[in-house]
Amino acid sequence: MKVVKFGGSSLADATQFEKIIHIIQQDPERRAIVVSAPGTRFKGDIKVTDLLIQYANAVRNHESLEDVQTEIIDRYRNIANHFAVPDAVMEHISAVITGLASQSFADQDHQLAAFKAHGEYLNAYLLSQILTKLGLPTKFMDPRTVGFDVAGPVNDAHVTPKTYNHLAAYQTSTDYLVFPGFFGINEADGTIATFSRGGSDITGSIVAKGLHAEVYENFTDVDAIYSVDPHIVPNPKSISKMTYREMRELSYAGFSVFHDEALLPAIEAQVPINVKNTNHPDLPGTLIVPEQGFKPAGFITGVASSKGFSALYLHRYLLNKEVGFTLKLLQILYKYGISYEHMPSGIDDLTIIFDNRELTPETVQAMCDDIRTELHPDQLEWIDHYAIIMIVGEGMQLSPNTIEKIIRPLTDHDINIHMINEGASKISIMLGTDEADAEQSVKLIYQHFFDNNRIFTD
Ligand SMILES: Nc1ncnc2c1ncn2[C@@H]1O[C@H](COP(=O)(O)OP(=O)(O)O)[C@@H](O)[C@H]1O
Ligand SMILES: N[C@@H](CC(=O)OP(=O)(O)O)C(=O)O
Repeated sequence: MKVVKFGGSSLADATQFEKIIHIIQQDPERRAIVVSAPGTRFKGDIKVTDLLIQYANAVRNHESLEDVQTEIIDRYRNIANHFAVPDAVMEHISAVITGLASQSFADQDHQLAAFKAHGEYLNAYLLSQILTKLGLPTKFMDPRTVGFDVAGPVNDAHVTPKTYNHLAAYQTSTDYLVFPGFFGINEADGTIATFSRGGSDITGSIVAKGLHAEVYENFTDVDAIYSVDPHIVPNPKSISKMTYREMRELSYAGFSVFHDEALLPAIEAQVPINVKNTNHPDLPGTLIVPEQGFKPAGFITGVASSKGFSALYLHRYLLNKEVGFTLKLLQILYKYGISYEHMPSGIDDLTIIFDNRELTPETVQAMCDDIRTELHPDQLEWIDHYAIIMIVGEGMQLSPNTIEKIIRPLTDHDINIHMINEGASKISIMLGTDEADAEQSVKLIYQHFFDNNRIFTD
């Protein structure tokens, strides 16, 4: 069995639905289908998930709801009309969307999760009705009935082991199984939760593991995963094959084409992932595979950048000799409920990199005050607008002078590098730069390694 996941861009309107139905029918192994909510149809269009967030806010603020409800319902209606599904289908979708406004929720987070999750829920329902109308035996895999159990924060949930047992029951099903992506049921109280944004990729991977799929095909709107984000460098080189851990590092650092948390279930079950284009399904796309036996095609596979970080730089002589320094530091972070992303250290220096979403101005101030009074650093510097540049490649393990090759294009252009983190991972090097230099750094590294086919540059 193959699991196929279609992203929002592949389900944006009836024309895209036609394409994905053709893709499903092209290969009898494509039995498990995971769908996102309808995505953008053109530049400036709004994803249904974002409309649902607007809708949730409007309900909370006691604003007028009619326009946003109509806009959401019409996205489904346009698709439903094209396939002439029975009227009852659209009546159900309209009732569910309007009914959300009168439901009560434990708090704002639960309300948001429930509203968002319905984008995927109703799209999966609609697709299963369309496939049924086309004469294909189809099951709508309602997460409540399936037991798609999750735990953790309701807008950033994680799957629980039970879900895999529940999914295993469908392994031999001969029906088309249509799952809503993104959507989970809180194991503790049965309320609705979602994965983090872009999380239908995670659902696809969980379903692939649970059903022991031979491959997880992830259909999107690009021909392949490229060596660099195409928004930064136009027409970049495609990656035909890469390893799970290369993808994990690159998606963490900005390759939004595949969610970084979606790697784990596929890795656990060793299911290969094939990222393909819904608009060109016959192209091979990118295959993401285990490390064993993998032969790198070059020195680096990709370069990514991610903004939205801050860094705390601490200097104190003999820091490396002081027992408990890092422990005390982490206790201060713990006190304010702050997690950190990275913590490279030297003999007298330490940098902690934070995701800005973890911080408020008040917690930063309080945390820095505590560090000053409890740890007495010689120097404490807070750096805003920090970016991470990640250079990734299995081939880097085989090559000497790795750092020098990567740094040279940046130093040649006077780019200020705040931090270099090499060695924690064998296959990646992380640089810290100002946000303002991030894209230029990515372009320079890409040009150095990929332009003129200097993939094994020296
Ligand atoms: N390295 C990369 N290779 C390919 N696409 C990338 C890369 N980095 C970012 N992207 C972006 O990811 C997009 C696909 O992801 P997404 O918008 O989430 O699609 P979907 O709607 O299928 O879920 C592409 O259109 C592209 O703009
Ligand atoms: N619709 C959700 C989940 C998702 O994965 O969407 P997409 O496949 O369009 O990235 C979101 O926008 O976050």
